[in-house]
Amino acid sequence: MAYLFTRIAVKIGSNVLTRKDGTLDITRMSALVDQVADLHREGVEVVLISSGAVASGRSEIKAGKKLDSVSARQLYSAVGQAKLINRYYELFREHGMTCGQVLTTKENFGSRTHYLNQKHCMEVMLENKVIPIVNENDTISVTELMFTDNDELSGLIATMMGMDALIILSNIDGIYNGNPSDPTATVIREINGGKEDLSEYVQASKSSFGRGGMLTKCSIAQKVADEGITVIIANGKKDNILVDLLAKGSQTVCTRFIPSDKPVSSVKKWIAHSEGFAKGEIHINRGAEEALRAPKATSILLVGVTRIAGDFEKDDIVKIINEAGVQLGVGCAGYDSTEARALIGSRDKKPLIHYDYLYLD
Ligand SMILES: Nc1ncnc2c1ncn2[C@@H]1O[C@H](COP(=O)(O)OP(=O)(O)O)[C@@H](O)[C@H]1O
Ligand SMILES: N[C@@H](CCC(=O)OP(=O)(O)O)C(=O)O
Repeated sequence: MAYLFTRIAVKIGSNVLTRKDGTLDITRMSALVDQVADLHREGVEVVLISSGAVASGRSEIKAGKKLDSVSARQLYSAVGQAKLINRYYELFREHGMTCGQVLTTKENFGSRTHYLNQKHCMEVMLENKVIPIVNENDTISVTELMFTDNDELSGLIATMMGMDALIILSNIDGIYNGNPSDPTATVIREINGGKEDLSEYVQASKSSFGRGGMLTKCSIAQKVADEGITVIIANGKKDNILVDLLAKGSQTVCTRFIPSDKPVSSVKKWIAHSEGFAKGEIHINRGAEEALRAPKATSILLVGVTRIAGDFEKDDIVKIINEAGVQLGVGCAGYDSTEARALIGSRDKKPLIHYDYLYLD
């Protein structure tokens, strides 16, 4: 069968994999594995980003005393992830296929070397017909350094792996143009990249086991679509949803973010998702801001820099801040912080941030 995409990232939310009482919904998991297996047999490369560790651990053990939120996350994810991956392994084995576990943390995307190392790990799995199943390593992640949720992680993986599409499966058909419980609200079928303001539709509420909610899904989806990747939000509880999305396209109910056709380099894609790893700040004056906002691609020169905050190494990610204290974007530093400070105001030096290593919000 001809499918619309040949390389996809599929993010499965906790709610898709759990029943109302919090137990793992094996029937649903099995149905999703069947679909991934069908696609895989037809030559579609799939990376799964699966939530559900905390939810499935919670239903497995009863803690002796009341746990604080960090202890609960660590305990439940340690048990739940083992249970989850074990189940996936058995389900794929029934199809004669092998899956492998990739547990990651935000820090593993922080430097270009770590980023490329992770990409290599998933490439080698795909080349060997192994289906990567990725989750955040909640057991050892430091709270302040965690991903907002697995939607953010799936966006990073989709861009890192150069996917044709990112499919975010949740417990709802897509983004509604109002409160989803309102009978007059309908699913928005198409969204044009990052240009539309969706905040008026999306409620802050989230489903019972989810972490980030629809708002994170929207902002991630817009960013990833702007990088040239189709993003689809669809209902993972619906039978045959994955195969339908790839085979029938727009006939299947979902929200589809239309990808930008402007090419974006792989370095820029990495930088675009790197704000959370920034090690310092580059403060620039008005003239430098005007140059950055001009249509022509412009580097940040030391002559337009007024202050350097924080300690960073060459090639670390830094935030770019204007005179009003507003963040304009992020970039990869061409000097370490000590050298950059010493050279503030200099002319005729290489740029502090070259435009190839610059991402403006
Ligand atoms: N406009 C909207 N359209 C669709 N869902 C919405 C909207 N506003 C808020 N939501 C909520 O977002 C939830 C999905 O996000 P989330 O709880 O993070 O799911 P997941 O666990 O799949 O990541 C839905 O169940 C719904 O309650
Ligand atoms: N790593 C966590 C994922 C938490 C999360 O992001 O959940 P969701 O919003 O349902 O995708 C887990 O496996 O429980």
